[in-house]
Amino acid sequence: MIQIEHLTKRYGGFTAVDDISFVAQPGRVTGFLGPNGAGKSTALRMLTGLTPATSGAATVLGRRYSELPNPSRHVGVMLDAAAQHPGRTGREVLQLAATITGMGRARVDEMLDLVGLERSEARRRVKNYSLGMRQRLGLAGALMGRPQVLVLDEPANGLDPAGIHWMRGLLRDFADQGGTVLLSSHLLHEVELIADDLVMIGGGRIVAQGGMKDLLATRPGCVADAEDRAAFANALSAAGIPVAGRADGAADIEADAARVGRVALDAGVPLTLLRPADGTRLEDMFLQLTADTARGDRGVTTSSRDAAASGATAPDASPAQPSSPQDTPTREEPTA
Ligand SMILES: Nc1ncnc2c1ncn2[C@@H]1O[C@H](COP(=O)(O)OP(=O)(O)OP(=O)(O)O)[C@@H](O)[C@H]1O
Repeated sequence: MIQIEHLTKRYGGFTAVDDISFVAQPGRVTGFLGPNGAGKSTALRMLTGLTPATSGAATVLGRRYSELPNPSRHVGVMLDAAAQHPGRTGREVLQLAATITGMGRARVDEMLDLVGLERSEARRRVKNYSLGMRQRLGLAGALMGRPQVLVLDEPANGLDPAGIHWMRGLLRDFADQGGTVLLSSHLLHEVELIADDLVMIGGGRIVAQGGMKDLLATRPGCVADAEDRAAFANALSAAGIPVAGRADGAADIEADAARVGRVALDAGVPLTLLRPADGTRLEDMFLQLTADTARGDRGVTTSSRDAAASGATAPDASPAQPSSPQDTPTREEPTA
């Protein structure tokens, strides 16, 4: 299990990660989503002890990462596949990982087979690897110590469609065997297919979190259409019912179907369509929830309230925790 509690990272006056709390449960894949610069990598780096937190705590299996004895036996980490030593061969990278984790040499070949790297490819230097090959090598290294927890930053980056499919199966199996997976990704479709739980951040703050099924459950409201769209729009507007247009010309309406039907009837506008609202697609939710989390506007959004209404938990609008003495702004750190 991974537990993040009020985790915050400030760089000088800039807050990269702002009081986030969530749990990644064993037996489940937790997707960690957010637009560029949202703070995902920073949060994962704090979790794995690479960046000190300004305040808050992150624990893996009940302990801070730095307190775990031989952490790679417990937590497989892949944060930046491109950061592997370019001059080493793939096999050397894995042999080193095997030594660090105390695994036998046979485990290297086992891992090469698991991630689909050929023996001949393992003899090449990493600088000559494609991005997808580096991802596979990184995953092999992360899995080397038979960890119970995987922390992966953009693991599907650079993988071809077959590779993405393969990785999905691998992570699903890992979770089904009781492992905890926390992965960040921009590939929303992939996350939609693989994640059981979601944590979405924007501007350093959590904008939605919860079970994938709950988050994508049918939203309240309905979809309706009329032959006389202008008359229908006027009737809804007169009733104070908010409406959004859809690509197919119908209306997304924030009111239940019975009310909308009555408004149309009273206005004498025959409807050609009236049905409950669609389930939200992850991409739609992502765009809605993160569009209005630009820095400087980090309160609860209408969209996050909608998501909350559909089962997601949105954060409260409380301001960030005040600084404590140890929260002295940190200068930029060199990247690992
Ligand atoms: N060492 C640092 N010093 C100053 N600012 C930093 C540092 N590291 C990260 N940041 C800033 O913190 C914010 C969050 O960055 P982070 O890399 O965590 O985002 P991300 O969600 O992982 O983005 P991406 O999806 O693009 O990888 C960014 O604005 C980034 O510029």
